[in-house]
Amino acid sequence: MGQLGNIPSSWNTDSEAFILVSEHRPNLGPNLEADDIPVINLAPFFDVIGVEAEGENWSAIGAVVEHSKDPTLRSLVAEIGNACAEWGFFQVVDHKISPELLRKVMEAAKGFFSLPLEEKKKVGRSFERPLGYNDSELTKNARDWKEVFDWAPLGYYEMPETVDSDYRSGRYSNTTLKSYNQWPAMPDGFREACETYTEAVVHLSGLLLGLISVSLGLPYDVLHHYFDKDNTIQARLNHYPHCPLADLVCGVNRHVDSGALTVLAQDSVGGLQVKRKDGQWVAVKPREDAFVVNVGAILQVWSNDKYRGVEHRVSVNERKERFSIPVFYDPSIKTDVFPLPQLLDEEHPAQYQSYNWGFFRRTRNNGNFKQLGENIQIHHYRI
Ligand SMILES: O=C(O)CCC(=O)C(=O)O
Ligand SMILES: [Fe+2]
Repeated sequence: MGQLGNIPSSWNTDSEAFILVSEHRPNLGPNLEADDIPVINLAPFFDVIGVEAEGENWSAIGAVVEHSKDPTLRSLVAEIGNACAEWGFFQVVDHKISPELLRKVMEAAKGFFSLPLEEKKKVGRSFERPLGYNDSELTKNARDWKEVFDWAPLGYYEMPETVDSDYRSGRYSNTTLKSYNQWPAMPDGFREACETYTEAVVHLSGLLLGLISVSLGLPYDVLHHYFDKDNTIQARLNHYPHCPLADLVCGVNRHVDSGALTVLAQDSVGGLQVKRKDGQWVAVKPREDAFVVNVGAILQVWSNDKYRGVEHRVSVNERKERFSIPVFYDPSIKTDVFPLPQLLDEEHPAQYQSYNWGFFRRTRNNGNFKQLGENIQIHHYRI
């Protein structure tokens, strides 16, 4: 592979590591279908809740939503429920997040990733410091054609200090480790752009979580207590450089997000693909005015399989680089994750045993499952 602009210089020597076996390659040409992922307009929701939307009084917002008879709000809730059950993915428009915030954080991402590798590595991620820059992430044991910058809106990411190596024991230490954000000195305004952006998207995620709860027939604010303090929300800048091997590699190999919800912004290049219920891969049409929302594994468990964490992946482009910014809306490490009892009855018995989210995250990070050839997954807890 020759030297190409804006590709991390370390990649030139190990291009083999990125190449996927043929069945997992993303550019399936005619087999890739056009997008029909639901696009949901949030205007009826904001119209009904008015100024409450700006605050985080989830129970006050809930009271308005649950009592509203507005038919457009009711159909919006039904659309969200259908999208979570049928697709595990949807896009939202009219979300009230200013395009200016997105423009600034996209600029910050471009500025940061175009710095020399040595500069980016000054805020490099490591096992001990899991937030910062990384250019060698693996998904399902294959190298992703991407570089990332991770931060936690809370300022740090917390995990149990130790976990038992046998996942069946579920044992973990009461003591925790906190890893703090690492901010680069360049480009100017980088930290502020990132922090202002995540403040807005984390708020939107909270609003969406409530709508999803209502779509399950539950109170609006039934899940927020898992996120309000000590959450593990994490944000990421993804840079997918243009790629001379675009047909052979993935920007991110197929995976299901392990947390509760993901809310993602992307530029206009496109590349995100979602596995439809019938097994067909479908390309998500990029919309700069929309956020892509997807159900993670935790929401699948909470909903007792009513909603599905769906596999997705990212293809890369021969000529164009791409940027995306997911916010992984994930709960406190203290959260024990189990099917919500309100959704269970004789016909709908629990499909999962309870597991602790801190234990799960730490086990995933430790790579304890490598000997089994896979990461820890919710199916290990299936009853
Ligand atoms: O870049 C994208 O569109 C998706 C990224 C993704 O799936 C992830 O980071 O988990
Ligand atoms: Fe993902």
